Amino acid sequence: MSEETLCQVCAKSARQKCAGCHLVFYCTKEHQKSDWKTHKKACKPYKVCQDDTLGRYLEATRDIKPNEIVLKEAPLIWGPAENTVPVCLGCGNTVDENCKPCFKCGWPFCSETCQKSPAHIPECRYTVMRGDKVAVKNFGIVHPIYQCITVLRCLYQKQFLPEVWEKIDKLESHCEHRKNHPKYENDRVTIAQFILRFFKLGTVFTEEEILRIVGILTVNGHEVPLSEPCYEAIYQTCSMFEHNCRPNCRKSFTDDGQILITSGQKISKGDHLTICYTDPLWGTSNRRHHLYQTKYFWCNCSRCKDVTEGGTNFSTMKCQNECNGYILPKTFLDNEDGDKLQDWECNKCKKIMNSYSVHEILERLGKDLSLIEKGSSKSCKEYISHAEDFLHSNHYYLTDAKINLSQLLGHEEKTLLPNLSEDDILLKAKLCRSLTNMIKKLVPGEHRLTGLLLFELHAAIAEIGRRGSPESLPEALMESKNILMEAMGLLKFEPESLPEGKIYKQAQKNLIDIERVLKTVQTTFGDKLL
Ligand SMILES: C[S@@+](CC[C@H](N)C(=O)[O-])C[C@H]1O[C@@H](n2cnc3c(N)ncnc32)[C@H](O)[C@@H]1O
Repeated sequence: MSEETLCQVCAKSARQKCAGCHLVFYCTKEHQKSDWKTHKKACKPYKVCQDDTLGRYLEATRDIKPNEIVLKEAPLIWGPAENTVPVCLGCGNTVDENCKPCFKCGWPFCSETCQKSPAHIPECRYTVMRGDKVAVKNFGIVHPIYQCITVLRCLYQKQFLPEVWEKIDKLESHCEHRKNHPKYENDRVTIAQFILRFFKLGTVFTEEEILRIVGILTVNGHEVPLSEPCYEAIYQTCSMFEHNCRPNCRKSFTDDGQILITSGQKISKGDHLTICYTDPLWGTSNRRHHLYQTKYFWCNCSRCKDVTEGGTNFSTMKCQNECNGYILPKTFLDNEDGDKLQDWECNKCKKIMNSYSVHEILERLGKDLSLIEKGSSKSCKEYISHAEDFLHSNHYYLTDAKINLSQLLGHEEKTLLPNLSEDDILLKAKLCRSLTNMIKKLVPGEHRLTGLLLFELHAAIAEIGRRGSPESLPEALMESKNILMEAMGLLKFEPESLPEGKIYKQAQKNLIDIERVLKTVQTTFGDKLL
């Protein structure tokens, strides 16, 4: 009999599997109940595995349904991002001239409550020990002194809190790889040497120890959008998730700073659990280079291997030979600058466009995109109409501009939803629908953007319904309600402090309104209209 089939409590033969992890067994319900207090901490639907390419990764130990909470975890360490304007070291938000410096060490805070934050103890203690207070004077611009804070917080664990340090120490740092990177030398001077000199810690830590921590933060750090600007944090188990450009899990954060990983689709027992380390709405070449620069590996996931990205043509351009064909390279997987040297071939006329010409067009369109007048639907429309001459309609640049336009229509000053022209309300609905369908195909687990697009779509559909004949209203309202409920399902884990969480709250109110109107319509017209 295998070990798995012995009762966790009494080691007798057992058939009852724990439904949470599928890893432990019990002989009776009573034994399962009595063990729950102990087993609860270890009961997870995954286990840590290892291989030569990925290092450690997570594998599902049972089938996981879509939208299940897979992991919720508090940070091991958090602190300001590497390049940041002066921020409050208690909450991460920007501080200015009106800040309240800590009376012990001088670091600026937004409030006295934040000054008392336990997170501040490390830099406070090291600053007091150096014998001189800090005086931050330049606000609103990137301040190099903040580069040291999160590293210093890790060093403090190493010196004083070995049980936390042990967990940090086990994380990947890619030190050997980073040594060949120009940033390593820069980090040595601006972070390691600075910490050793400024805090007079030369007899306590070495440059190598500090640079290893910089590596751990780079490889495992998450940008947490709960403050303005975002802060950075590392989470122990979450660091084991592997990357995929079409991940099966998604991450969000709770209002109190925990990371929350939920399943974005059905996951089968034995599947690897993956999240996306980069922006899934970037083109393949940009995603791969970003991952290589920041996480030190070349992604070879199924999305990166397929130039059409699941048939979405997210990186495809139009042939300029007026044949209505599309051009793509044979692969995006050539590393270093290889993908910049690839020829692109038309699927219709077979004409070749060299990579130099392709990248010239892309660079120009990328620059034009960055110059779109913020908040102007007119400027978005002009960009889209121009870029459509060169790019597939799903191309990432066009997708970016269309997302922008879909959100702007109905939200511009003087042109709120009820005042939108007939053409614009139909355009908004069309954009939201096509973008949602494309993103579901490209990154099925994506939830935040899809949720926002569906929220906008429900509003557009209800408005179109209101403008139509009374007979068509109930059908439009029903469709709007179903779309709203889908949006709510996607946004339900978003924290209230973020825009997505606020939209979720708004969606709850809108659902009540739609149901009330539907009831009225039902009473007026009778059931036959529904
Ligand atoms: C946050 S860590 C993940 C845990 C890590 N594997 C470990 O053993 O500590 C990120 C590192 O894992 C590896 N990794 C993650 N996803 C990968 C992927 N799709 N392909 C290759 N390596 C990957 C890379 O070395 C990357 O720098």
